[in-house]
Amino acid sequence: MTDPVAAYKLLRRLRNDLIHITSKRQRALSCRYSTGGGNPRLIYAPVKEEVEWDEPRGVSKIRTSQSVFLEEGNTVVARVNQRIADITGLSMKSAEDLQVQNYGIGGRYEPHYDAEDNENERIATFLLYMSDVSLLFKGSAVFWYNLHKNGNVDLNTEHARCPVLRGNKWVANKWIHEFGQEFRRPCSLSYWE
Ligand SMILES: O=C(O)CCC(=O)C(=O)O
Ligand SMILES: [Fe+2]
Repeated sequence: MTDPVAAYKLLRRLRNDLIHITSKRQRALSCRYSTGGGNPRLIYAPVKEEVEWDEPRGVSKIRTSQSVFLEEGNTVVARVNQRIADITGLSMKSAEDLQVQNYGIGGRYEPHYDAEDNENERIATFLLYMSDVSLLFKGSAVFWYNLHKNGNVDLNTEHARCPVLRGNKWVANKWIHEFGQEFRRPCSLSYWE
């Protein structure tokens, strides 16, 4: 596992942000083992969770990767989807199929939001790394909510993939949608959350 504070500082520096980590923020950058609130499938093999970023932030959609959507009929794909459901606690019923992406040299994805003004919006993104990519290792994954609980797009979720300079990179992403999450991630009427 990477040191979350070091990773945070590096990411901030890459974005030319001022590095200002308060002790409260530092405590939020924690590392833990999670059983997803006692999910039987995760009790024997808890998931390592690392909070690396406390305020996600990041508009055109230009991507130079080759990609394919994998349908759930395949047992391996079904297992991966089940695992994502277990880890996130979200329903995969309205999610898009698992998408595998391969970026070659120069392959990139310009800054964008995953939420694209859909009626059934992409509430969250689960990104699996199938090769080592800078701070993230093969087998790890990143998860974030694209929407606030009040349904507004979290403008801090803008993100990009920097061009690949060496080797090539494999990832898979699961775009999870709002429908079916009503009781799993209840909405809020607050302007602030
Ligand atoms: O490949 C990446 O790191 C980014 C992919 C991405 O932004 C996406 O699939 O929505
Ligand atoms: Fe994205």
